[in-house]
Amino acid sequence: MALSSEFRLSEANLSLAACKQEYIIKFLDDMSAIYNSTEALLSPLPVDSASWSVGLAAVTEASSPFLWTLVAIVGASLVAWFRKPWTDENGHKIPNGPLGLPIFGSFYSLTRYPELTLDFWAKKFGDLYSIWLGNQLFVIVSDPNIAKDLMVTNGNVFSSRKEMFIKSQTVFAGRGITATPYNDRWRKHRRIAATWLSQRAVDSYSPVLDRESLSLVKALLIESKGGLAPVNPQPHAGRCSLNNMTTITFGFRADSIHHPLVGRALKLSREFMNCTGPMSNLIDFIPILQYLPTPLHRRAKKLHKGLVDTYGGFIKETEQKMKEGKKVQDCLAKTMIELRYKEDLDDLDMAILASAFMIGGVETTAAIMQWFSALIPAYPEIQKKAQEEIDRVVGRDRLPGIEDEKNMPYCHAIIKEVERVHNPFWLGTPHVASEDFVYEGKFIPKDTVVVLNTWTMHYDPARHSSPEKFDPERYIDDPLTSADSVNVADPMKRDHWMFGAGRRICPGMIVAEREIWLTISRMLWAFDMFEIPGEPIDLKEYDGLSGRSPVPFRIGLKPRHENVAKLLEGIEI
Ligand code: HEM
Repeated sequence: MALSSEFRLSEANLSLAACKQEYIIKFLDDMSAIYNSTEALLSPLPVDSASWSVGLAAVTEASSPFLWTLVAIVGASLVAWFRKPWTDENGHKIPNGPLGLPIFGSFYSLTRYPELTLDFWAKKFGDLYSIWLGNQLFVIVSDPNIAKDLMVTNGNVFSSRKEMFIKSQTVFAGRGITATPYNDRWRKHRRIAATWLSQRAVDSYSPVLDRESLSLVKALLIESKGGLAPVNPQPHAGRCSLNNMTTITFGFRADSIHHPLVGRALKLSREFMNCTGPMSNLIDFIPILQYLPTPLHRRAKKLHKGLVDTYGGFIKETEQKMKEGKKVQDCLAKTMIELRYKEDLDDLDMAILASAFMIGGVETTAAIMQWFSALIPAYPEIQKKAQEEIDRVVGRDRLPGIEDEKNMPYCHAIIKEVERVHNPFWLGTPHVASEDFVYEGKFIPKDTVVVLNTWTMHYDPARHSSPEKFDPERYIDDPLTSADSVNVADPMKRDHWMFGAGRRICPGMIVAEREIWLTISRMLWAFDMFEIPGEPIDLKEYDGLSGRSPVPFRIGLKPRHENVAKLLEGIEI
């Protein structure tokens, strides 16, 4: 039997608190390991030569690469410890915040569930506070008004990105719209991306989104065998998002979840999510580590190669076809090849821009479909209400379409509520201050990384009453799409902050929202979704470091009426 919504979420919070406690204990363990190994190194060595060499060997043997790394870090970071100025020439101080450890700063408090730690500190230090990770100062923004003041009103200052060693310098090799600083290269890539992500562009390829959502529902219908066979919706959601993006980017699609491209592309996206969290890599903040042959650096180089070989390879194939005069479907790759000389794009530019589409546009929308599928079986009353709306507005003789959304406020609200409760990127993609700035008496030095703390904003009781409750009703009077909601004058009235803010806001919002609407409204039209007895769904744990999706789960999907199979009859998977 399904649990009540309040119970499930408060239970989730309790467990999150327990997890947090576990991580605090782990943090203390890690710290004592560091102190113990340091103690071993500093303890006096024996004086006579025999015992000296024995002692040295013992220390060397006892010293893991980690210990030597630590020594290197300590030396080099003494310099870094004299971090940036804490006060400007007028005496304005950087925002208050946890001091953290020497060298590491607050890194060890943010290794897992960083959003919960940031929320904890927001309650302690306020809506604008600072933390250090290595030699990098971060300012954490936990209030919609401050987010708007900094990222929108002062977008000329707060629209750059830090060139992270792993993500920007290694995986994207200095290219890539998501990671480049606020410069002409970024402007060029954003302009090219917009030709495929603008409202007009999305209208032009909506038949692709329509077809992929039908294909998703059909695949679920077949696999669920009338509700008798449990289904893991994750690969299906992944393939749907992937096919939308491969069609837009390269002009082709995969016809099954077993197609080799599905596994390869989803693996690349997952590896990207696991390698490039905005606060998860110490190597990004302790420069000396960047000279060492660390496993993470090797992984990042391999990932770069995987992206260039896979997506750069597709671009080369497209270019070859164009040279041979063969017909090539309109897509981002074709646009880039046509603009190559005018926009001065080299092979790496094209491969990495295409990779940004495949990474930014696949795990994200798929994560929302997955969180929806994981959540909704626990709320039969919410499903029932949505299905009443569907039957009233759409009926059973056709599936919901794009034009129906404005007449279906409850289904529209369900999606916004899933996005509020399960933002796949709680820390978004941080911005960087490109010059010194003073905000309400607080000093934000040039090169400070600015993070939107969307967890605190999404769970703020001043904005969302009983925020821990999954309750679509809170959005029932909000007819705006998220892409429109970013423009509301009062930031407290914006629906949520899942797509970021300011000049770097997600340019894929329109396609993402349309894709999510088509898949979720059609799943609600087609199926009663239910939990499998004895297989509770874990909503607390998640996969990924920078992007979050639920850990694997299975649900039951029972067709609601005969027309489901009938209307999907001619649809190819
Ligand atoms: C649910 C779906 C999605 C979510 C939650 C999401 C979230 C985000 C966020 C938080 C950012 C950073 C915004 C900021 O800096 O303030 C971003 C940037 C970006 N997103 Fe999305 N995104 C989604 C879908 C898409 C799709 C479908 C595409 C299509 C290609 C896309 C392409 C991009 C690109 C290219 C950027 C970099 C923008 C820049 O730095 O100028 N995203 N996204």
